[in-house]
Amino acid sequence: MIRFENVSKVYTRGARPALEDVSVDVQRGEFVFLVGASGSGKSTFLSLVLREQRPTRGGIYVAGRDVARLSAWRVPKLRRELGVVFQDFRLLQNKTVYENVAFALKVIGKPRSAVRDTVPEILDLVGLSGKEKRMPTELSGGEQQRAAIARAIVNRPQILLADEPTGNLDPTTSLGIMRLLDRINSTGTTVVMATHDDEIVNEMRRRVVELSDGVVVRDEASGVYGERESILPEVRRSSVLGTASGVPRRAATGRRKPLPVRVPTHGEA
Ligand SMILES: Nc1ncnc2c1ncn2[C@@H]1O[C@H](COP(=O)(O)OP(=O)(O)OP(=O)(O)O)[C@@H](O)[C@H]1O
Repeated sequence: MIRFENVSKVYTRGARPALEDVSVDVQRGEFVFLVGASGSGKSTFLSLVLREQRPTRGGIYVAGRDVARLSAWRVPKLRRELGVVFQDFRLLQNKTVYENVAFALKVIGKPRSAVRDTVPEILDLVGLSGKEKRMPTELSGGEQQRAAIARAIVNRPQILLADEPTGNLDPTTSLGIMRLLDRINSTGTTVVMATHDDEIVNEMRRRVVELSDGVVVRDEASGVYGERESILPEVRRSSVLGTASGVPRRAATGRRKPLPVRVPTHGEA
């Protein structure tokens, strides 16, 4: 679904490459965490998928398209296959929740009847039924992210890219957002999520691709955030998805307050 073949990206000639000889193959339906220190190249990776940037070297294939060579007029079509969510939500502040989501359909020319049918369905899916008329400022951070996710998926993209989607949210709210992304993934959408959230990565146990100074230093099928396998042996993916292993989050390191084992329903975040 997304293939990088020996991709390098140099923004400024003479500077260290933001990505160097990166080869990654993401299959349809996978959920992949992109981790690494600040400046390691995660956002660059996502912006290359979106064709906001072109690679300096190498091949990039997204949803069957050769993105590095794609002509400019074909880029909008590529982007219809991609939903994107960001740390800072990026909702249109002068539009209601409903209008924010509807806008994504209107700009691609969907008929009014399709908008009327689809928007309530998607708002229900993300747990925002009843909040259609709220303005973004009248929503909690978690609700704003749910609205942003609704907008990103209303078009039924094949791929959802998420750049630090829980970066502005507290741990409990983040968990609700991760349950939602997991549900979207389980319907077949490929998800690639750049994150610094070690708790979430450790508990989800999905594929982890780690970048360091633009180089892939780790690619594990069911990985953790860092090399801490030995101190988190008991944490299993089930705990984040609500089947409750009974293990408090972060029990081993105690850096953040443990989360309640009960996972909030989608309306609570
Ligand atoms: N538009 C740009 N022009 C020049 N250099 C850039 C540009 N965007 C990113 N870089 C550089 O490329 C490198 C990788 O940055 P990138 O934003 O991809 O990292 P990141 O892992 O997403 O970081 P963060 O976690 O802080 O968001 C950094 O050294 C950064 O300074």
